[in-house]
Amino acid sequence: MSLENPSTTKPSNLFQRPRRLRRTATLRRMMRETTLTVDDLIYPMFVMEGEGQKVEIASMPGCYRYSLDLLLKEIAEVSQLGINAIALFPVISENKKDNTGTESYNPEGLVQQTVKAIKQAIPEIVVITDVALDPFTTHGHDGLVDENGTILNDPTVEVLVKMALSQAAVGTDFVAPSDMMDGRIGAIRQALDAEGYINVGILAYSAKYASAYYGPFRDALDSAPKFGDKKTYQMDAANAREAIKEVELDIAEGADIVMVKPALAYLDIIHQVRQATQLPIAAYNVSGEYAMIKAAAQRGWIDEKQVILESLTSMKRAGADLILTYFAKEVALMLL
Ligand SMILES: NCc1[nH]cc(CCC(=O)O)c1CC(=O)O
Ligand SMILES: [Mg+2]
Repeated sequence: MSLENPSTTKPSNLFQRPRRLRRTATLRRMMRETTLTVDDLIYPMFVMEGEGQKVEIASMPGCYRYSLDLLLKEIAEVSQLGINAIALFPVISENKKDNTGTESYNPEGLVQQTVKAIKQAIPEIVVITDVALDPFTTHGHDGLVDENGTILNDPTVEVLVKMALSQAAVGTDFVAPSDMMDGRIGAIRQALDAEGYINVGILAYSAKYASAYYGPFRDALDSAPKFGDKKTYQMDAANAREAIKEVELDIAEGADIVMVKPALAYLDIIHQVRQATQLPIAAYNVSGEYAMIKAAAQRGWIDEKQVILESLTSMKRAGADLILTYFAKEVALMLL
C-alpha cells in the first residue's frame, strides 16, 4: 500500500462503510437522528421592579433583568420568533425579603402582577412560574429555616402551596417547584385541584442537583445562600438511582413534566429518566453552562453558534423533550 500514490491502493473488502451516508450535506440531513427545533425551547427570563429598566447580568452576558414594561416588549419579540414558553424568575428587592418569604404569595407581588400583564398582552405564550422561596428569603434558602439553620420540609411545603395558588389565581400555565422539598408536588396538586385549577400544570424540578453551575443565576437574583449550602435538599452529583426515585415520586404525586437540572453534566441522568417514564422530560441548560460558552466565545476560543447547537442537540439526543435555555432567543434566530 503506497501513501504517495493512493490510486494504487488495493480496495479492501469492507462491505460496511458508514462514511457513505455522510458524504454530502443532503445525505447527512437525511440520516440525522435528532432534531432541535424552536418548539423544544423554553426561555428563562428575569423580571425586576421599576420602569424602563434593562440591566445586563454581569456573569450572563446577553441576559437581562427587565422591568415589566420592557419585559412585555421582549416577550412579544420572543413569541414572534416562535418560542412557545417562558420561565419567569423575579428579582426581589431586599426590603421585601423576610425569613419566611411571605412576599412570595402576595397577590399583588411582582410575579403575580407580571403574569397578569403577560396574559393580557401576549396570551399565546405559555407562562411557567417558579415555586421556591430563595428569591424571597433574607437567608437565600429555598425553604424555612429553624434556629439551628436546618431547612424545614413540611412547613416550607405549606408556603409553597400558597405561592403556587397565588400564581394559579393570576393565570399561570405551569407552576414549577424548583425547591426540592419532599412531597411538594402532591401537596400543590391537591391544593390546585381543590381550588378548581385543574388545568394548571406542574413542571417538577424532580432531579435537581446541588450544583456549582447555578452561580451566575444567583448573581442575577442576588439570591446566593447567606449561610451553608443547599446540599440537604438538592441532590448529590454522584447519584443516579436517586434521580429515578425522585422522578418516580413526583410522577406518583401528580407531575405533568419532570425535569433534570443541570443538563450538560447530567446527560446520563436525562437518558436514564427517559427509560423510566413516558412523561415529557425537560432539561435545564443552566446559567453556568451558558456563562462558560459565552466566556470562551468572547475570547474567540470556540465557535459559539456551533457549540450552542451541539450542546442543545446532545440534550435532545439524551432524551429531553424540552430545554430551558438562556440561548433560546439566539437559537430561535439560528433556526429561522
Ligand atoms: N430555586 C432556585 C433556582 N431556580 C433555578 C435556579 C438555577 C438556574 C440556573 O442556574 O440557570 C436556582 C438556583 C438554586 O437552586 O440555587
Ligand atoms: Mg423530590
